[in-house]
Amino acid sequence: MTWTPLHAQIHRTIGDRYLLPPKKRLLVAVSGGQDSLCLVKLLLDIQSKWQWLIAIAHCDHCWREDSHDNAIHVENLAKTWHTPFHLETATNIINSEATARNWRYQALTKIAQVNNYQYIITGHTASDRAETLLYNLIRGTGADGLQALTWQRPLTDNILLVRPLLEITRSQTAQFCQDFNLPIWEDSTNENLQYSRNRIRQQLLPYLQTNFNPQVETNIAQTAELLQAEVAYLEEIAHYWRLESTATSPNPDFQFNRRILQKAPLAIQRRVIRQILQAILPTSPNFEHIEKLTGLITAPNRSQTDPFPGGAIAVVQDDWICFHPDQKKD
Ligand SMILES: Nc1ncnc2c1ncn2[C@@H]1O[C@H](COP(=O)(O)OP(=O)(O)OP(=O)(O)O)[C@@H](O)[C@H]1O
Repeated sequence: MTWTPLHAQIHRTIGDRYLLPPKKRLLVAVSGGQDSLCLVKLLLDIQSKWQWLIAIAHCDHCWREDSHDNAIHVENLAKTWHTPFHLETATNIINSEATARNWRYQALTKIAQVNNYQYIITGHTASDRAETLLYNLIRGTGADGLQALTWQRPLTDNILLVRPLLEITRSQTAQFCQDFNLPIWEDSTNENLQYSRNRIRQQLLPYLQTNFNPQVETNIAQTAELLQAEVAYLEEIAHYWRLESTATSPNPDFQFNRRILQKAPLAIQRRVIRQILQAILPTSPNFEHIEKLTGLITAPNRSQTDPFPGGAIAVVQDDWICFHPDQKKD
């Protein structure tokens, strides 16, 4: 086996960041594209050092003419590498990137649950991170959207999604595949410029590289890394304030003390409010929802909001902000 600087880097990253413990069963999500091929080759090459048991999973979305051939291609690679292979094939029609992604994570989780894998590994790179940050920035987001792709994310209580390639760029994975003659399956939908993701990848980032900074991808990915630590810290502080504000509440899910929150900085107030709304609303709270409820922290007694999604309204009752589910404003 040839040991390259990329092998050394991934081995070090996994150790330094405690991403994957030794002796675990790992399920590597392989699309057949350059990133996940690079990922699985690197992990297979270092697996003996970590005593992992590695399997490959592929999800066939059935949304391209060559989807089935793509799945067989990955299956054949798994055979060549003497690695267990798991396939999930979509039965319902998948017609958008978001539906595809949701179904894929469900499919991977199901394979992991049935076959007892606690870790699902994907080939997201620093380039994906830069794209995600730009994509979210353009759509409008707080720091949480800009932290773009974390190293680890729980999918269930005992299954963790891990992304070990977040410091490696797409040009590095392409070079690696070329060096090792890995047969990349080209995804034709990546060429479709109707998707804003693809325009960011193929037009915006190259423009920024040529006209602003050749290192723009890595630099934006590093910004995401810095923000990730800051977001984690702020979320922890906000959690503490949320507990404080509900500590003496007769109904902690629906009633919290605004006098306590008045002492918190605005950034923390907004985060506490978002945490509260996330627990109450049927959909993710947006900017307006958070601002509306944050406004009640300093509003006069008996102020109230318009209904939130699901119909609940919030009312100020002296020191408290109380949620009344399914009620319309008078
Ligand atoms: N069909 C597939 N089967 C198995 N794994 C896949 C498949 N498609 C993508 N993946 C995994 O997901 C990683 C990211 O893929 P890609 O960037 O195409 O998806 P994405 O939709 O942008 O991802 P996400 O929304 O999860 O950030 C790949 O490196 C691979 O590990």
